[in-house]
Amino acid sequence: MSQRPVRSVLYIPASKERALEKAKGLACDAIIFDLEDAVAIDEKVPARTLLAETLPTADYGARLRIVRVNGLDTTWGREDVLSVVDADAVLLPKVNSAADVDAIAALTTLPIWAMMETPVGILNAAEIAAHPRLEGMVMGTNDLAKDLNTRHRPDREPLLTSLQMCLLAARAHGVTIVDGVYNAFKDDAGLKIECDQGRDMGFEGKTLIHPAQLEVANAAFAPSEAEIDLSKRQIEAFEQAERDGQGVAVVDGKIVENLHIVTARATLAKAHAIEAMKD
Ligand SMILES: CC(C)(COP(=O)(O)OP(=O)(O)OC[C@H]1O[C@@H](n2cnc3c(N)ncnc32)[C@H](O)[C@@H]1OP(=O)(O)O)[C@@H](O)C(=O)NCCC(=O)NCCSC(=O)C[C@H](O)C(=O)O
Ligand SMILES: [Mg+2]
Repeated sequence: MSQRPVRSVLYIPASKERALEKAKGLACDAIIFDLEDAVAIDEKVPARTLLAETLPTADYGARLRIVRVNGLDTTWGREDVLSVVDADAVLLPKVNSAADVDAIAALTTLPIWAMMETPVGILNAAEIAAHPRLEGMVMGTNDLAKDLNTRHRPDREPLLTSLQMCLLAARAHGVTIVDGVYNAFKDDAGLKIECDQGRDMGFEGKTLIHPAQLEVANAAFAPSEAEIDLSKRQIEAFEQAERDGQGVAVVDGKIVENLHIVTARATLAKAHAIEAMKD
C-alpha cells in the first residue's frame, strides 16, 4: 500500500494545456497525465512533446505525477515511454501479463504502474502484481466492461469479481491499487456511492475525470473523524491492557487485539499523511 495518499487520482489529457496548468492548484493527491485514450490520434505527438516540456519545470507540489503512455504495440508507445524522464511513475495501459511489464521495464527506470482492464490481465493479476518493478495498479473499468460485455449498474455487480481479483493480487504483493472512473462527472450522489463501495472493498483511492469529482473522492477515501477517534481510543485502551498484562482490550463493546492496533495505527498515519499534503 502507498505511504502517500492516492485518494483522488485525476486524469488530465496531456494535450490540454489549460488543464495541465489548472491541475497545479487542484486538490488531487495524484495526476495521471494521459497520452492514451483521452488524446486524439492527431494530437498524440504534440501532446507527448508538450508533456515532456511541461513536467521538468511545472510545480505540481506533493501530487504524485504518473504518465499514462500508449501501449507498446502502438505507433507511439515506445517513444512515449522514452520521453518520460521527470515523473513519479509510468502507467502502461491494457497490461495482460508480467511479460508486458518486462517490456516496459526494459525502456525505463521509473516505477511502473499497470492498467488492469482486460480479461487476460485480470486472470494474470497475481503475476502482474508480483513483478518486482510494479508499484501500482489502476482499474480500467470502462475497457473491462466493454470486453466483458457487461452493462453499467450502480452496484457494479458484474465487475466485482475482477475488482476483487486485482485487489487480492495488489494486497498479496504490497502494490498500491486505485479504483476505476465514474463517467457521469456531474452526478455527485452516484459518485459517492461508488467511492464508498470502492473504499469498503479496500481500494486506496479513485481515478477521476473532472475536477468536480475531487471533493467527493477525497472525503470518501480519507479516514473519517469517527475512525480517527476510534483508532486513538483503541490504541489507548490496548496499551493500557498491555500494561495490565492483558492481550486484549474492549472498546465500544468490541474486542481490540494487536491486529486491530495495526489498522488503527495505519488509519492515523494516513490521516497525518493527508494533513501533510496540505503544507
Ligand atoms: C470530461 C471533460 C471532457 C469535460 O471537459 P470540459 O467540458 O472542458 O469541462 P468543464 O468546462 O466543466 O471544465 C471546467 C474547468 O476544469 C478544467 N478541467 C476539466 N477537466 C479537467 C481535468 N481532467 N483535469 C484538469 N482540469 C480539467 C477545464 O479546463 C476548465 O478549466 P477553466 O478553463 O479554468 O474553467 C474533461 O473533464 C476531460 O477531458 N476529462 C478527462 C477525460 C479523460 O482523461 N479520459 C481518459 C481517462 S478515463 C479512462 O480512460 C479510464 C480507463 O482507461 C478505462 O478503461 O476505464
Ligand atoms: Mg482504458
